[in-house]
Amino acid sequence: MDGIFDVLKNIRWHDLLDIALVAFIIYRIILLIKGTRAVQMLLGLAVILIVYVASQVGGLRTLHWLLDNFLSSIILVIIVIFQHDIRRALMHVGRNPFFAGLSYREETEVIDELVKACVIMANRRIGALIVIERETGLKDFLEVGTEIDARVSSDLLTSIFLPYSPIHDGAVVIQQGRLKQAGCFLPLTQNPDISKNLGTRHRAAIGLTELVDAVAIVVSEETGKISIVVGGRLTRDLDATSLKRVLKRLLEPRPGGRK
Ligand SMILES: Nc1ncnc2c1ncn2[C@@H]1O[C@H](COP(=O)(O)OP(=O)(O)OP(=O)(O)O)[C@@H](O)[C@H]1O
Repeated sequence: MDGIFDVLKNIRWHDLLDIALVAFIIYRIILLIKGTRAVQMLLGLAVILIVYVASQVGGLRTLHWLLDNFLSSIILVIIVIFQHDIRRALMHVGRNPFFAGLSYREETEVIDELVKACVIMANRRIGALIVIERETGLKDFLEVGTEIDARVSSDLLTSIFLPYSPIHDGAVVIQQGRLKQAGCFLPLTQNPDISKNLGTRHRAAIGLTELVDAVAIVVSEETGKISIVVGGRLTRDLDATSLKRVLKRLLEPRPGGRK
């Protein structure tokens, strides 16, 4: 007990700051990887650590030597395993908010037009993939199709995705509230756990959002269902009301905000 009091007595304010910073970093890391495959990998590493300690206690020298060598390069292993998550975290530094420079009315209009377009396309069984950039720039992750730079309107979105439109294949990209590109090809997910029933349109939406914080909306040509994908997670079968609610939450329009 005295030992604890001695330690507490000798704590300086730098130590408290140190502990608070480390706690904050750990908290942010947990938030970042929560619900992703990184959690399973972290559990795998924890099991290896337990076996390592057990091998030392149990005197299993060869196993201990093997794990000792593996764990001595653990920093490299962590960087390789979590490269996507680390990249995502670092890219948050370069902020590029979706609605920068738009008034609240304009923000709401963009969401209304998106929802209207998705409902029209869903009813007509027109397949669509719409990517909305948030803080992380998408330049490095897409194969650019056709530059557009137009106001987001349901008519324009619907006509882009009509099957005979020359740019209906691929994704439309919305940046800072404007429709910037169409016909973009996105990286497909490599996640083996994704349902076999999901085709490449859905896989592209999942693949891109695993790498960046963008929001992807998918309208299925086959089923007419609307899905939203964020952080590699797909929420299916949204109606107009729930799509609008989710988009508002993810894109955060603020009443009485800018302008
Ligand atoms: N890498 C990609 N990036 C962007 N769009 C893609 C990509 N791969 C395929 N697509 C789009 O998906 C369309 C094919 O969709 P597919 O039927 O394979 O997927 P799906 O997920 O089953 O969608 P749906 O339910 O609409 O049929 C292509 O015509 C193309 O427009």
